[in-house]
Amino acid sequence: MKATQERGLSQEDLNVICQFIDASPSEIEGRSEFLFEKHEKHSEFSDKIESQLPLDKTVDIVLDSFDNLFCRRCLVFDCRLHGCSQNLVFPSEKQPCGFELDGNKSPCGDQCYLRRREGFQDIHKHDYASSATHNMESRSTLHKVGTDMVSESEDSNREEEIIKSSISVGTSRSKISFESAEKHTALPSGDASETENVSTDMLLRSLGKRKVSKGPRSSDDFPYKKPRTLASDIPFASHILNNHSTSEIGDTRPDIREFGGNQRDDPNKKTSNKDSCGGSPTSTAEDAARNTNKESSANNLFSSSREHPLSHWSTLERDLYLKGIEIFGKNSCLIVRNLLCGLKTCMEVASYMYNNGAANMSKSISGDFTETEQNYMEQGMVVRTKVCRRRGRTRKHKYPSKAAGHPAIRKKVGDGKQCDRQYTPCGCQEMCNKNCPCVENGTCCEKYCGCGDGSLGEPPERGDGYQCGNMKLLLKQQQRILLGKSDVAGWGAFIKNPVHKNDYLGEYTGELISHKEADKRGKIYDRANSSFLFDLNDQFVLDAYRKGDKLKFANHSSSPNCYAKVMMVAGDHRVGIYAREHIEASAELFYDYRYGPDQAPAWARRPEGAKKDEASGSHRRAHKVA
Ligand SMILES: C[S@@+](CC[C@H](N)C(=O)[O-])C[C@H]1O[C@@H](n2cnc3c(N)ncnc32)[C@H](O)[C@@H]1O
Repeated sequence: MKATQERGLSQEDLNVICQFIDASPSEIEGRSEFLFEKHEKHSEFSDKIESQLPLDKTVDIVLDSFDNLFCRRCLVFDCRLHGCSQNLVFPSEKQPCGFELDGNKSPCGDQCYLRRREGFQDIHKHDYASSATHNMESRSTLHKVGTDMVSESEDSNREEEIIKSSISVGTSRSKISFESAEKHTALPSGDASETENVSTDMLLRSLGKRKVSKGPRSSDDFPYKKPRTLASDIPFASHILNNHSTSEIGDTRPDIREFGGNQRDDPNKKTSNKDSCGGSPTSTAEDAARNTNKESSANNLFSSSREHPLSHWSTLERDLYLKGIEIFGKNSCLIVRNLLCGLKTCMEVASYMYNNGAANMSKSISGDFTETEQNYMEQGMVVRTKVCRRRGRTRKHKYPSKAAGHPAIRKKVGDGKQCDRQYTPCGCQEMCNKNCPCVENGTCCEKYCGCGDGSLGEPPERGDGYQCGNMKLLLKQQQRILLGKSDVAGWGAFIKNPVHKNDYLGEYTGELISHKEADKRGKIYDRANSSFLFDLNDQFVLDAYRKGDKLKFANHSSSPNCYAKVMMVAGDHRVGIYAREHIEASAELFYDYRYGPDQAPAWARRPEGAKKDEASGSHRRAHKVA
């Protein structure tokens, strides 16, 4: 049995199709076979990929970091030019609310949805022109129309010139606009159907390549005999048999049903079109009308594509599609190029997006999804959150002080829970001693501690070797730090002069970012195996990747010669690096990054059985190489 028959396409069906398509039954049969075969290959391919994926990983997990690694400037992954310095976008921010038809884009290929839109634009312009003629007296309207038309005629925005240019340019497009405008004026304003017929005829004539039958243009009738061109992107038999008023298969140009047809469906549409161009009192109202117009046009654009049901998309394809939406927004060209290449065409994705995905998504991210898709999204979100938590290592510093601050940003940690952790000077009336709550809490005691006189002057030595680290941090009394090749990993930080135990060496500075942001950046840094994230507290993380001092190059050691301490300094939380012991000049500086147990990379893991605070000073000290 032939494949066509296996799929329920009988000889009778072929004969019926022949009546509408300029092809013989055998040609249609041949083409059907080809399409069925191709479709099967697609399914096999997707199934194959699906079975290759590790069972415990969803596409979402696999692709999780891809959105961060995708360069939005060069539109490639792992861009060497911009690397990590990308603006990171969160999924919720990535999804624009409306279906956007980007006017400046050029089609990504033969099967790009924009090919379909090219025709759509003609109609769109034509609509405006028509309305313009109706409302010749409305200057504001014509100005608006002019804007649209001038974009094509490159003329001024004066209405007379606009109209003239649309006549004199003489391209099929501008001609159509003008001719149809004339027809519109001649017609009684309420005769929408007649107007549509005229407009549609004009359009079809302007396209010039389509045979148009002279039959009635009711949606129940086949309006024309179609050319023989068939394409593969629309389910074949069902499409033809179920949608009698459909356009030719695979023809990317608009057809009557797409544009005119819907207008018939919605008798108010013309009025609203007219309104949008008819001198609404405020630009906001005009914009709104235009947007509505745009949306409904987009609706029209893909209304004939409801023939892409969910079942034609494999789970993998759907996963990839959803991931694509997350990464690229509603850009079918990019989604196909990067994620669905060879699986779906741009047109299919655009159609699916509008009919099944994006239209729903624009109403509500989760609210109006089909149950399956909503489940998927919810599941995806949970998975994503988990992944974020797992990845993006940051150093854990379990210091008592629990807020963050950064001198460059000077962000006060005054919001939320952290409020009560803000600096409140101790109640010491004279000199503070070791029992001062400031010393105990690691908060700044610049006011009364024995280190200073309250005027932020030089903190005097107390004679017992104790120095107020807070004060030094505040006064930026840091040691000379040198940058050199580390004996351990890449670059390292080295001390120029010898220092004593507990000496303040300098500050770890960087961008103050949220944990959410740090999770995203962390994924990228982990890939490069180089992270400058410093986990300050529950709220903030310091990222020294782009901004920071030389101390950011200090490497990790589980038996270090330094330690890091978060201090509250005049209401800001800052990280000081202190000597853990006496350090000789030119020694490389190390401190314990204090990764969480499940977060530590291999090089930061303690050997099993090693004590937590192993012999300080027993580690190999790398010295600066001249
Ligand atoms: C803050 S940077 C330190 C500077 C780094 N060496 C460089 O050249 O940029 C931290 C990164 O250095 C590397 N690193 C730090 N300590 C290390 C160690 N003990 N062993 C191996 N790599 C280390 C890791 O790649 C880590 O992500």
